[in-house]
Amino acid sequence: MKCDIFVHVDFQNWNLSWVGHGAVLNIDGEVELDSIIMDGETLATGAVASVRNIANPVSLARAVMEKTDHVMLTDRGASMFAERIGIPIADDLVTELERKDWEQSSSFPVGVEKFFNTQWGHDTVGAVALDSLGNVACATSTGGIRNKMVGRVGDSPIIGSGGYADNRSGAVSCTGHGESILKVTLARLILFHMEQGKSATAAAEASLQYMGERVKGCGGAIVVSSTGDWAASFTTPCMAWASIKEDVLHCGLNPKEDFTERLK
Ligand SMILES: NC(=O)C[C@H](N)C(=O)O
Repeated sequence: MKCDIFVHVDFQNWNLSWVGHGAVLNIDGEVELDSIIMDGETLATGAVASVRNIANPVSLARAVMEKTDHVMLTDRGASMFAERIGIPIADDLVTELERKDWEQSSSFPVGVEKFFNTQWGHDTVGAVALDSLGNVACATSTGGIRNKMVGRVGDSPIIGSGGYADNRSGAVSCTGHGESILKVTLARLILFHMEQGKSATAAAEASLQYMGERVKGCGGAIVVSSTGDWAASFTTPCMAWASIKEDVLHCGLNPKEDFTERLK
């Protein structure tokens, strides 16, 4: 199957930091992960929020989509479900590196400042895809923002905020300040603009600008339309992203960067 895939990864130390192992810690020094996956053909969706002991929360989100009658499971219920279907329970997702960063960080607002107004943001991985039949899908996974309150759920697992996919328009995965993204339902807002005729880039830029003006939030999004138009846009200082379309790889980190390589 021919497939276009776009990925954003808004962290920088690829081998040091990840969404499960090495995710940012909450105020009590624990990992709590949020994740969503959505199928644009049927609007089937699975999400998990505040899960503590699952190394790959997006696999659990997918199981929620495929094996339950629900859209989202949280915390203890999500862990019980994981155990029941044989998804491995991880003992400890806290890394030494993240523990040190957490010890030196003082509060959630400082975390927000450091994540989204400097080059040190990390912790969210997202993907959107389009196949040759015009089916789109999205997935987003995150540890959130350092020093978040216990039980805080960000945008990532919330349908229409951290991600959305609909074959009638396209798929979006978002990153950035979760509380801002939630207030403007960023993923759905971007698709709304596309439904009104905007290109993927124009829709993402207009929506991110609106989020900046309306709630002073920074973020980024990767977008693919069901016709193959795509975008990677951000108002944070940087966002690592990559796309593959017709055997051409594009990637970038800083604003206006677009490195291109033919793969075959
Ligand atoms: N790095 C991120 O994208 C954080 C995520 N959006 C959250 O607020 O939970």
